[in-house]
Amino acid sequence: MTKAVTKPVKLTQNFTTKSGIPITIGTGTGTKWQWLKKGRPEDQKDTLVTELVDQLLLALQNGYNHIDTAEVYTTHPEVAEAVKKSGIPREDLFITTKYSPGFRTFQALSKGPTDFIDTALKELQTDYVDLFLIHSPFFDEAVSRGQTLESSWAEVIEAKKAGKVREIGVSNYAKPHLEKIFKVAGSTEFYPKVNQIEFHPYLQNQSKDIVKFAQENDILIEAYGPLTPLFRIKKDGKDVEDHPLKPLLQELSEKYGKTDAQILLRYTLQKGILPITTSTKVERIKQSLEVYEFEITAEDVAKIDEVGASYPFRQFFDQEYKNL
Ligand SMILES: NC(=O)C1=CN([C@@H]2O[C@H](COP(=O)(O)OP(=O)(O)OC[C@H]3O[C@@H](n4cnc5c(N)ncnc54)[C@H](OP(=O)(O)O)[C@@H]3O)[C@@H](O)[C@H]2O)C=CC1
Ligand SMILES: O=C1Nc2ccccc2C1=O
Repeated sequence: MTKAVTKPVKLTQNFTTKSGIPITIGTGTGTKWQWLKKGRPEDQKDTLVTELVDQLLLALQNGYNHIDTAEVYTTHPEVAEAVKKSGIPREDLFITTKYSPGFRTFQALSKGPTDFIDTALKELQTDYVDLFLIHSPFFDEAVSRGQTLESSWAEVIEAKKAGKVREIGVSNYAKPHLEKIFKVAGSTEFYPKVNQIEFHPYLQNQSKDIVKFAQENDILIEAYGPLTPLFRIKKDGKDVEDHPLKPLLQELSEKYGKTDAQILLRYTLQKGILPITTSTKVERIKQSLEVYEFEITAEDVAKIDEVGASYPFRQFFDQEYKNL
């Protein structure tokens, strides 16, 4: 028998909706949705992607209260529609969006966080977001429209002071990036409260020592791609079927009577990290919230750590992280 756990693990309890409800793991609107939206014909660009609205509604109706979106996903209208359709009061939900400083050859869409947040609030049909992130630290003269790591953080702080955002944070930041923005912040009041990064057993630190450093500085790590070991492992462009976590996940699934996805999400939570995940399937959505109802032993968490560390795999930002 596994022990019942009635409360979310520590760190994540510090984050609540405006009305004071602890936030659940997040449901994402990026990855496949951003490509799907961008790939649509010109004459459909202004119509809602109903599959995404439906997926978000399913998540909200089944207990998620935390939605992750971003400027580059172009999914704000779908989020607004799902929130409206759900009938859930805005203050009982936690909505994150992210400003993009551009990426590789992709130009920043807005002039900066100040410009972006006003557009985001209109598109999301709300007067505040719960969490405002900078999507990546990879500012570049060619694409960032004059913004830098420092100038953008100063603007994020202004958005918080203006009451447009409740919490502020970053995504894909390594320790040197965080140290730079601590200087801009001056006091811990304006330090980032969240760093959203790729995290799963095969990538336990997106950049050197980032999880420990963030947690020591009271920064919540959010994990995107937490289910990567289940379906994304490739080598030389080909799917790898027999990577080392497979038998361990099967063993733990049997031991705890949970799916391998639930084991991975619970493992993430027990590392003090909040997963951002997504599924179109109602069963998986329900199962993903059951991760608050069981606990993995410390020995099994250590086993996942050890086996995961034997097979490094990075899905996102591979070029950027070569030297970080
Ligand atoms: N800040 C950043 O730079 C980034 C942020 N993100 C954010 O994180 C969110 C989540 O990222 P993502 O990588 O999609 O997260 P996950 O690792 O949770 O992967 C989600 C995928 O897993 C599949 N899945 C769900 N349950 C299972 C299961 N039991 N077995 C097998 N497959 C399963 C889903 O497919 P199905 O629908 O069929 O269930 C879905 O396509 C994004 O939407 C985005 O909001 C993502 C990447 C980068
Ligand atoms: O959701 C996302 N999918 C991505 C793929 C590449 C870089 C960033 C992202 C996201 O934020």
